Amino acid sequence: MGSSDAIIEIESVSKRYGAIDALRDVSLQIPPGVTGLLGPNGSGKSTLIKALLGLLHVQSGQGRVLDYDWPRDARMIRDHVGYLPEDDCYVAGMAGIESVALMARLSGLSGREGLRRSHEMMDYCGFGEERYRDVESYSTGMRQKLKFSQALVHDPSLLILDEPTTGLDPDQRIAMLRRIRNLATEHGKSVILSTHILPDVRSVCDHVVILVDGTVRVVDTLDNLSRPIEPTILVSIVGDATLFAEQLTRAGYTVNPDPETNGLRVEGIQAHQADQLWRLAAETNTSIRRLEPALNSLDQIFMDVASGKSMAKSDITPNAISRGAGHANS
Ligand SMILES: Nc1ncnc2c1ncn2[C@@H]1O[C@H](COP(=O)(O)OP(=O)(O)OP(=O)(O)O)[C@@H](O)[C@H]1O
Repeated sequence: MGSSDAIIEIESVSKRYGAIDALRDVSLQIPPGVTGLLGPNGSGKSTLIKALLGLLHVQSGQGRVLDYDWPRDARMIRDHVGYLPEDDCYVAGMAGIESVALMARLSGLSGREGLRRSHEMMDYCGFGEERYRDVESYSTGMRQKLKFSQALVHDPSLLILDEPTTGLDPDQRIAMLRRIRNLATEHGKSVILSTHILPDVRSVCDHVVILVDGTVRVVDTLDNLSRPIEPTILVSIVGDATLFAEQLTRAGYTVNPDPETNGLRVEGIQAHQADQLWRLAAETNTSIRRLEPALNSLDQIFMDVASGKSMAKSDITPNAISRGAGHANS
């Protein structure tokens, strides 16, 4: 296996449940930072996470997680990874603070240090006096924050979060995403975020991995994935969009409506050529309200990949960060 600064580097991982191939010869490198792990239901995300943590046995595969041999050193890996599972995991009858402190003890911290860290993490997650309440009385949002505190309590360098924003109200969701980003930028943590909520990926992730049917279909930076094939500018206007679009087409540009913003996507134009747009707008008595480089929609990328449509050439660049990038490794 080649040397790199990847936090996870695995090769030829296969996992079968009876007749079901949940992971098919997966090879993957994940760099430091925040990585979104995406895929349709049943694509193998949870299986991959559990395999990386040594929580299930794989039929084949080897590699490294952080500085540890995988799967041989699974116990050491678990000591250095914080895991937020999708399902609730608490012992009934315990208060929130006790649940976090228990996780600290299980991770090897002393009672005193574990309790100190537990309070610190619950403070970080916005818990007040409710930390002393029985976890069974917690709302979904509080349970997510509890799991987050538990995942963080032993100060792991890598966090694996399985659907951490599910069930959160909009304010709580924003707060959770801020915490995730903050852990990466201010505390040097790496994060793997498994989610179906694509705007969450857009707002916090540096990299994206897309699994489909147990194979890795995409590994790339969000920036690369978001960059359109042709330089494209998104224009929001005040006035008659039809007239303006016709003028742009006559001038040789490809113009498409942008459903997300109700603006126009003008293809084949670089940002520094935008003065042409102002001129054409003036000719059609249209006012430009906003101009910005257009990005590929993550929803579209995801749908294309999930439906087996091959990605456009420039969607996967030569800088793709994994040898698995851009092709199914089935
Ligand atoms: N314990 C199990 N026994 C048998 N089959 C399983 C088991 N766990 C998962 N599978 C199957 O393995 C495949 C991958 O499942 P997995 O839960 O890893 O997908 P996922 O991408 O996490 O799905 P979701 O987004 O719905 O959580 C699916 O076909 C699933 O039905």
